[in-house]
Amino acid sequence: MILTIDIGNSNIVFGVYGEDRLLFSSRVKTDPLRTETEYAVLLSNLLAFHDCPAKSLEGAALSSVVPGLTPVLRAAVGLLTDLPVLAVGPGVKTGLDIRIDNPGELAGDLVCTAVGAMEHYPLPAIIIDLGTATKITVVDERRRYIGGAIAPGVAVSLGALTKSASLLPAVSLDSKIKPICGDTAGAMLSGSILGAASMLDGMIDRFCEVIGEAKTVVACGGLAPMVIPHCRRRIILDEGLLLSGLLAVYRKNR
Ligand SMILES: Nc1ncnc2c1ncn2[C@@H]1O[C@H](COP(=O)(O)OP(=O)(O)O)[C@@H](O)[C@H]1O
Ligand SMILES: CC(C)(COP(=O)(O)O)[C@@H](O)C(=O)NCCC(=O)O
Ligand SMILES: [K+]
Repeated sequence: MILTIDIGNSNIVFGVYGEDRLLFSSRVKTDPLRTETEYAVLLSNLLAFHDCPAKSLEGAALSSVVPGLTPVLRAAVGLLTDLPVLAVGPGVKTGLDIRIDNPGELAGDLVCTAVGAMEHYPLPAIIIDLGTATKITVVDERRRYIGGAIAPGVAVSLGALTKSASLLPAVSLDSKIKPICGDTAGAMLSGSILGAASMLDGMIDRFCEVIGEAKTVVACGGLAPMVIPHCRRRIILDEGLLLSGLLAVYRKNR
């Protein structure tokens, strides 16, 4: 079994694969102040909860966009097993031809979702990751990662709106949404969720004007199930995309 860890700005996702099958995945809040011991206890509990003893793990890989937590999670895994942990970064084989101004700047999450799309879907692919930030990226038909767009995430922008406007309440994201709303909270949800869905439809059109018709448009990230169903474009929802890409990177470097 292979342990995969995706350290995002809001959440850390732990996943365990047996062969190609994701046996389980669990999302926990990212807390930069937690120690390696705390993360080790948390991980150990998750493994026990899913009947997966640490000694049955044969490998581990992580992707991180929070550099301060990378050594902490690596050390946490080290407290449970003596397996080395592969961290996605410069020097790691991905199979992607990274064609951007400064390839070293490309974060692990963007590498992993691109590899996941390249391994599992026809190219060219447009990849959407709705997390803390909304990322829209492209892998072309020659397996080249050619860049993309980064926008404020849906929850981040809703939070910023609440903070910046005295009369606007905090609203929680939920799925009952219509475009024209007579109440403030509903109107904010319409603007945030239908606004994000429309933005994605529009960005996909613009991306396709550059790359030609995409053979795949695939979405992942904690907020994808809330937004993607409202898009008019056909978009595949693949919540395991990042971890499946991370697993593929792990295998290429074994
Ligand atoms: N049910 C929910 N209600 C509100 N916000 C949510 C919900 N689920 C996830 N989020 C938000 O989704 C974002 C996290 O998505 P995720 O893909 O886990 O992010 P990251 O990979 O950046 O850590 C955060 O902005 C978080 O507040
Ligand atoms: C854009 C991001 C902040 C997104 O983070 P996330 O939403 O996954 O928490 C992250 O991928 C990042 O810090 N990227 C570095 C810049 C880049 O890759 O171009
Ligand atoms: K992520």
